[in-house]
Amino acid sequence: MSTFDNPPSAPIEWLQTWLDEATKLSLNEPMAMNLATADEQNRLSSRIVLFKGFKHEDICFFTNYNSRKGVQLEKCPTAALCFWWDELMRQIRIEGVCHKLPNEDSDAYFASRARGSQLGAWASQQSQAVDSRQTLEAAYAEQEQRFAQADVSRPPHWGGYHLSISRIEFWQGRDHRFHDRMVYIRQADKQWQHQRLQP
Ligand SMILES: Cc1cc2nc3c(=O)[nH]c(=O)nc-3n(C[C@H](O)[C@H](O)[C@H](O)COP(=O)(O)O)c2cc1C
Ligand code: PXP
Repeated sequence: MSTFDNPPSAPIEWLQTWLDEATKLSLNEPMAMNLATADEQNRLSSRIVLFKGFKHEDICFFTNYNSRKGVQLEKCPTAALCFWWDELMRQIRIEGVCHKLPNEDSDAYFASRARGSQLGAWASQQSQAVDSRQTLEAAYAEQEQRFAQADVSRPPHWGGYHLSISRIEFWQGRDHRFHDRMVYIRQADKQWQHQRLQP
């Protein structure tokens, strides 16, 4: 029997199962998810970020807090995420509110990154204009020199967010565009209510 015929009362285990199944496929970036944010005039923008695990039941990702998305999240913390796995014909849509992770969590994740990516986080003023690739390379070389004898510390403007899920939809592609959909909505008392949706 499909999970859609016997849905769990809460969605997190189901989400974890689909993430695990996507990871097993040896895709290039199985944890890539689209992140949509809005500015103060409700203009939307979206881009791909990587899912980096859960904080309790919240979804974590990491970025530059001064980036375009970071500036938007500061003013408007509601955001939407979307995973799509072609090979599984599966989509997961998530809506919720983002908060910055505690510094200790960002420190721990930053310390686990490749050294080159750590240096890049210092060298890049993400989302700002730059006149040439050479300018970027020079900024990177400067950071290489600066940290030549040391571990690379986390830039204060680089860290994580956790998105607290208010709505999540599981979508399984089926023949004739007659897909399976199940949405979970968090109620005021924190309990989940789920409903099957028409394709
Ligand atoms: C597969 C993939 C994964 C990415 N993961 C991240 C990520 O985890 N964090 C991040 O800041 N940017 C990531 N990026 C780059 C973003 O898509 C984006 O270019 C960058 O964050 C700047 O977005 P912004 O100007 O809207 O803030 C990724 C891009 C791709 C294609
Ligand atoms: C600019 C940027 N930041 C962060 C990431 C997340 O990757 P990681 O933390 O695994 O290096 C990516 C992945 O493409 C990225 O492009």
